Amino acid sequence: MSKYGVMVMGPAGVGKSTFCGSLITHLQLNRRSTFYINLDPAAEHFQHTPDLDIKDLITVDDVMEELQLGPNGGLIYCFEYLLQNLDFISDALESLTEEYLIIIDMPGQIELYTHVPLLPPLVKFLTQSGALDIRLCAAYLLESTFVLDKAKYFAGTLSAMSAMMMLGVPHLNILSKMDLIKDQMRKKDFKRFLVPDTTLLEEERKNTGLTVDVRSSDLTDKDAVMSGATFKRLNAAIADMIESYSLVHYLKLDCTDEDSVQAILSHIDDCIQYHEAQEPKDPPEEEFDEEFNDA
Ligand SMILES: Nc1nc2c(ncn2[C@@H]2O[C@H](COP(=O)(O)OP(=O)(O)OP(=O)(O)O)[C@@H](O)[C@H]2O)c(=O)[nH]1
Ligand SMILES: [Mg+2]
Repeated sequence: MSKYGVMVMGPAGVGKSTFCGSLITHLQLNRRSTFYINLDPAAEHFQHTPDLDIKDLITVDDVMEELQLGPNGGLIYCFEYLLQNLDFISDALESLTEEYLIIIDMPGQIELYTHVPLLPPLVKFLTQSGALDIRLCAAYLLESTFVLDKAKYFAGTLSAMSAMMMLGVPHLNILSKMDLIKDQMRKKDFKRFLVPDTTLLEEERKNTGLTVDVRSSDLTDKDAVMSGATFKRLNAAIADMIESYSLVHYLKLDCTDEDSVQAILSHIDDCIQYHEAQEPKDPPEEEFDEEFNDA
C-alpha cells in the first residue's frame, strides 16, 4: 500500500509553515486525514501541533550548546543525526493508510536545497524504502514580492531549479503571499514571472544601466573586473539555462484565501496521483439518511 505526501520547502520566511497550517485546516474541513511532520529543529510555533516533531529526536539549541556550533552548523548536524536515525520517521509512518496526506514542513536554510547533500538520501528513504514507499512531491515556495527585485527573483528561480534537480521527485514551484503583491503589479506584468520570462534580465540590465564594474578597494586585478559585455554574457547564459530546462513554472498562493489553498492542493493531488488510489467511501450516516428520506 502506497503512502502520499508533500514536502514543503523554500528559503527562510517564505511562508512554509503557514502554508502547512492552512493546508491542514483545509484538509480537515474536507474530512481528509493528515499527518504533519515538522523537520525544522529550531521551529517553535505551529498552527497545528505536529504529529511528529524532529525536536523530539534532537534540537538545534542542544546541539549548539553541546557541540559549540552556530545555528547553521547545528541544523546540518541535526539532519545528519536524523539520517542516522531514520526509524524515527519510519516507525511513526509505517501504519498510515493511503488516505493520509503526509505534510513535511522543512527548515528555511537555503544551503539544504542547494549544495549540502542531505536531502537526497532523506527523500530516497521516504520514497524508496520498502516500509514507506511514499509518493512524494516537493512544494518549493518563493515569496511573490521577490518579483519586485528581478535579481532576487532569478536567484530564487535558480535555487528552485537546484532543488528540483537534486531531489528528483515531482516538483511544484509556488509564489507565496500573493495578497502582498496583487495590488502592486498589473496582472499582465505579473504573468511574465509565472513562466520566467528571461528577457526581463536583459531589461533590468538596460534599466539600471548596468555595465557592471565590480571594482572595489580590494579588487584591483583587471581580471576581477566584470565588464558590461561579460555581465551581458553571464545574464544570457543564465537565461539560456532557465529556458533550456524550461522546468520552472509558478503557481500562485495566498494562504488567506481558501480557494487558493484548494487550487494548490489539487496540483499536489495530481502530482502524486492521490485520488487514483482512494477507495470509494460511503457517505457519512446523516448524509445517507437525508438522501434516503429525499428519495
Ligand atoms: N501576508 C501574508 N503573510 C504571510 C503569508 N504566509 C506567511 N506569511 C507571514 O510570513 C511570515 C513567515 O511565515 P512562516 O510560515 O513562519 O515562514 P516559514 O517559511 O515557515 O519560515 P522559516 O521556517 O523560518 O523558514 C509570518 O509572519 C507569516 O505570518 C501569506 O500568505 N500572506
Ligand atoms: Mg517554518
